[in-house]
Amino acid sequence: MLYSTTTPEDKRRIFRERLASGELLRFPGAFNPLSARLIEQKGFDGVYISGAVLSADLGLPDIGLTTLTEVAGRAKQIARMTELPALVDADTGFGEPMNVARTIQELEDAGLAGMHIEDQVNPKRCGHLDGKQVVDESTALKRIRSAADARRDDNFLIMARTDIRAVDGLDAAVDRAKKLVDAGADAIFPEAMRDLSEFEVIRKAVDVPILANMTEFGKSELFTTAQLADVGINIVIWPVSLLRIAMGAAGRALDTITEEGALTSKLDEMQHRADLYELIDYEGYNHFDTSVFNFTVAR
Ligand SMILES: C[C@](O)(C(=O)O)[C@H](CC(=O)O)C(=O)O
Ligand SMILES: [Mg+2]
Repeated sequence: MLYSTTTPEDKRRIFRERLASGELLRFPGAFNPLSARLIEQKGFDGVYISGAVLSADLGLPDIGLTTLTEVAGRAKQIARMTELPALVDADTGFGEPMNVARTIQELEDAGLAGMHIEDQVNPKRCGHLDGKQVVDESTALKRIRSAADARRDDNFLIMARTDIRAVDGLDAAVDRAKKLVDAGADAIFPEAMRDLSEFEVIRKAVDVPILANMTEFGKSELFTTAQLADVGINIVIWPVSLLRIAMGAAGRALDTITEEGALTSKLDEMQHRADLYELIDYEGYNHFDTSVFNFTVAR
């Protein structure tokens, strides 16, 4: 009922403990607060909040148009709906190192368990597109240093994403990952790795947790959780997948209305009213007023 009862501090602490165990944590991307609840109900370890989803949701391309206020606001709405830790995509940090510092404090206040900042230039683009550019080493490290300095809860996870693999190659990615860790990154997100062996190279290079991005229609092959666990990955995200599935289904449903004049043939594919009410704990609101949930929903 209402919002999560686990405090942000507890979510961060539990997230850190689970990361320290070395197991692979599965973080599907929530495209709204309700889908975060579904991710929790289905037994996942955490919720990812994608910049690509956040901008697509507003009808915008993922090129750094969203503001810190928009990202922190939406991330808060999602994070508070689940007991799970939520990891948010902070793109390039929303400005200079001092802006990055403010970004961290806003995201802490929004109840996130952690975030990642990348080393792309502005305007940025999806890490799986051609033609990316990255900032120089000194700028990349400054972003991470100011992020680490700004946090007030040591358990708030500062993850550094590097996009340099696609620009300067794997050796450059190894070098940058090591330096980002030295600058204070708690975890590394090596973007657009081409195969498992590339993940293994990064795994060997750094001691901190590593994230694998299993976004579809990109540069990386889609590996299974077993394959990723085998090479020592600690967090896997499917950042845009649930939005892609939902939008695909929505498009097909609209065609069905046009073709069949009704959605009767789609009922089996829909989340049932009863399941929705269970997910939002409608019945729980009887705690306040016993007449709130005094009906039954036939399945
Ligand atoms: C992970 C990512 O940063 C995101 O915003 O979700 C994107 C995902 C995508 O566009 O497919 C990325 O740059 O990989
Ligand atoms: Mg992104």
